[in-house]
Amino acid sequence: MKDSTNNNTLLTKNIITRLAKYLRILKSLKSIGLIKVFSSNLGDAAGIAPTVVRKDFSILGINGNKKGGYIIDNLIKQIEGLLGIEDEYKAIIVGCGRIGKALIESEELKREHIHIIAGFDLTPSEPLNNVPIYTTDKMEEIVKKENIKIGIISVPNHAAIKVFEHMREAGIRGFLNFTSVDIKCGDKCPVGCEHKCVINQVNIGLELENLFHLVHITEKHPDLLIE
Ligand SMILES: NC(=O)c1ccc[n+]([C@@H]2O[C@H](COP(=O)([O-])OP(=O)(O)OC[C@H]3O[C@@H](n4cnc5c(N)ncnc54)[C@H](O)[C@@H]3O)[C@@H](O)[C@H]2O)c1
Repeated sequence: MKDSTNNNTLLTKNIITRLAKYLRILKSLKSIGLIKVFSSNLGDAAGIAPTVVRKDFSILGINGNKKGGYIIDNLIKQIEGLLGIEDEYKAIIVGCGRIGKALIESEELKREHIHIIAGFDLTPSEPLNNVPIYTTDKMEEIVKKENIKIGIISVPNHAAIKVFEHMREAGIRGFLNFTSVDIKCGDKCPVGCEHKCVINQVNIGLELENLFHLVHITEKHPDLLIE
């Protein structure tokens, strides 16, 4: 991805994730009345070294002043300009079983302004938390009508690829995949794909496994760990 700011630096997924993290922190600092922030404050709150924070901001063309820090409003404006922040993020969920239902019922998502517009499953059911649950044949219609680009896949593994393809045809471009199927964009995707889909995988098992390994290494080989 080409940086749309003031130089030719390439943005990585990690930088984009960090910028979203900074944005949340900046908004909460602003809400308590702060006007300026230092890279060390932001770094502490985000669990990131201040040098990394400064480097990320220099990518945006924002050069802070070591003594004066950064103006919070300016940072918010620049980051929002780059990330394309909206008032409300609309998404659909395909597969309204245990995971799908839990997400539809999540108050946390609502607080994050993530609005699940509809759920889809093999059979229709009563609305959940005022979110309608349709059969999948209604997907194109709803996705187009509501101009939805983001979709969550929470179907059994065997249905993952077909569901992904159906969602892509309907117009979904960003996927949060809960199945353990490693979904790629297939033949239509040379690097991303002609549609430029982004697929993020959620794997709680892998996260837990990593945690076990990290705890083991922290206890048994702490000398091998670097910050
Ligand atoms: N990512 C993780 O860490 C994690 C953790 C647990 C489960 N999972 C995976 O998440 C997925 C969902 O888990 P769950 O416990 O909610 O399953 P579930 O069986 O409770 O629900 C799956 C739902 O998908 C629906 N479905 C099946 N085929 C469909 C299709 N073709 N189109 C639309 N809907 C369809 C079913 O009717 C059901 O309502 C599974 O693949 C599971 O392996 C992931």
